[in-house]
Amino acid sequence: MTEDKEMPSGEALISCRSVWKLYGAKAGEIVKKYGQNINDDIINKNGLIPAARDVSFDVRKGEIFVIMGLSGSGKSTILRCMTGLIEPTMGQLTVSGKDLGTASRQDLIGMRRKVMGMVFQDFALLPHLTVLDNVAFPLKVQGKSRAERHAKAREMVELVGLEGREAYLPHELSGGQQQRVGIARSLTTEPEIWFLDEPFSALDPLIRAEMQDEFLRLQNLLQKSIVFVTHDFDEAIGLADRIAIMAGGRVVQIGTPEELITNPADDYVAKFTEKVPRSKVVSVRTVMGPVRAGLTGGPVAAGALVGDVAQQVMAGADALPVADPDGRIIGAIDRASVTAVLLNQSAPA
Ligand SMILES: Nc1ncnc2c1ncn2[C@@H]1O[C@H](COP(=O)(O)OP(=O)(O)OP(=O)(O)O)[C@@H](O)[C@H]1O
Repeated sequence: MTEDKEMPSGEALISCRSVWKLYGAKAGEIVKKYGQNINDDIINKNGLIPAARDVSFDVRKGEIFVIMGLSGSGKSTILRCMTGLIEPTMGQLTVSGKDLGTASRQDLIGMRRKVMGMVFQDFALLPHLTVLDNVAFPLKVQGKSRAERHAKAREMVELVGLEGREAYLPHELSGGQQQRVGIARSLTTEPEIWFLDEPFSALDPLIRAEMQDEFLRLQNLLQKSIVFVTHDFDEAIGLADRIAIMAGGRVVQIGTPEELITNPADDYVAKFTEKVPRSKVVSVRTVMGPVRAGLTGGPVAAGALVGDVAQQVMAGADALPVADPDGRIIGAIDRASVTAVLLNQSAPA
């Protein structure tokens, strides 16, 4: 995230309301009988598998919304419901103004081709096509001319830093490069919403970190609305504007990385957050004190991370002024609060 980035707070581009996905022979019959009054008892007695249970959230325009949870927690199920690949058993999903429950199959296919871009863990490249033709493929499906799709594909190949490799086949590329192709391909149609399902999980840690930086660079440039699925909490806090934590098909908590870490909803969430260095997620705004007389130096940005300004505060006077995005002085940050964050203690009340 960029320093002092303001949270997108506006319009919901995706709205997920009380979405359930139940597997099992009797799922349809049980849902007809009980509707939203279904409970664990009924689910267990009838041998149903609750892949998603009463999931509700909004994804806002321009945000990176990360769905995080352990294996089997329901992340892919919800993602597939949002992309219309599977149908929820109950609940309502609206994507870019369209109710997926009433959309025709043709509508859904059209949305996946034009409104949504998708990146998968296994890259899903076509092995016999060159980099350029892989990237151009969604435009071929849209019926665009060869000249038009190649021009756009070249632009995308350059965007992800693969110029010079247009004629390579997928097997001639490293894993990281293959995923760059996957990313370029998902962007050729200029989708409104970008879905990424564990896109970096198959990569080794160094390449993975590089790809995460690359992803943020692209997002700064393109400002997409993004749904990103991962089982890695560190990845989630590094990328997300907001995170939904899932367990057993339920959303346990939704919040900014800072909210989850400073105020976990339960022990399950706390367990993920306990090893995260607070200085990488706690903002100056959270730990600053009131404006006081005699402040000199700085100012530091209220939205900056404590870790990024620690050196400046430690080297300065006892306290530095804190400014909001308009440059107004709204508080002061002192060495004691910075030290507390660096030592991973809770923020002073
Ligand atoms: N077609 C299916 N039939 C029966 N059960 C299913 C089906 N698809 C998913 N499930 C079950 O639903 C639960 C959630 O699965 P889902 O794939 O959404 O989890 P996930 O969080 O994406 O896991 P992973 O990180 O391993 O991909 C799991 O218990 C899974 O076994």
